[in-house]
Amino acid sequence: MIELVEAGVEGRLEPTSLRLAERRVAVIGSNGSGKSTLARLLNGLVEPTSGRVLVDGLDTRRDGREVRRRVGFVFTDPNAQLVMPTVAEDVELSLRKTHREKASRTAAALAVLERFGLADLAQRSVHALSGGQRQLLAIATVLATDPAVLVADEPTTLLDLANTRRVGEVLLGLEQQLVLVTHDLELAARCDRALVVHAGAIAFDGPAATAVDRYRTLVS
Ligand SMILES: Nc1ncnc2c1ncn2[C@@H]1O[C@H](COP(=O)(O)OP(=O)(O)OP(=O)(O)O)[C@@H](O)[C@H]1O
Repeated sequence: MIELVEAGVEGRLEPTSLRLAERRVAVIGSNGSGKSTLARLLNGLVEPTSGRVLVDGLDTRRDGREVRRRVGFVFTDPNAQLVMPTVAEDVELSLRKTHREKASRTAAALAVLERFGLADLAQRSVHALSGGQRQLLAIATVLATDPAVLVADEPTTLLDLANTRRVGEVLLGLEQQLVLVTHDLELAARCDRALVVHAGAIAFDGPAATAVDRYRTLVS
């Protein structure tokens, strides 16, 4: 359970209180409205300048390491988190703490890649992947650490239509809780709840379809 208690970031997000318990929560809103700031508060990438953010009761400011173990973060640009020469090595890097032995790490990495339809690409250079494959790999490397929550900040923004759909299906089908920042209103509408962020504050919080309508009204 993620809870914001009057949590704000000066100049970027007004003090905000909410509890996120639904499996799939969308965050929508205009450029510069504060969506990324909100997303980054959830795993301590950004610390609140007022109030608190709690993950299962852990304070993101005080217990950052434990919070990041529970809340994985996927960036818009997968290149921000893929650092190893090959696909398999990138997943193995995520598994280094949970699988100390090389053989078990390699087997676990392959299992992760199979789950995402990337097993055939295990020995490829990350640079030889398509944008969609690279984003799926970035998601796979984060999920390999088995976080309870996945926060994804515009994960389909750089993708074409087919890959947007593919990555969207993977994300919406996750068993983990998902907090999805997106400009893709179709994807947002399929979530269980959506927050509309506007000028550094939550302008609407409720059913996703209603949120999408409100956002359209706000910008028209
Ligand atoms: N590191 C930072 N330091 C200071 N101000 C920042 C920083 N990052 C963002 N901001 C400002 O905070 C406000 C909210 O930015 P944020 O990135 O959260 O918006 P966003 O809704 O995610 O936008 P976009 O859709 O363009 O990604 C903006 O005015 C932005 O300029």
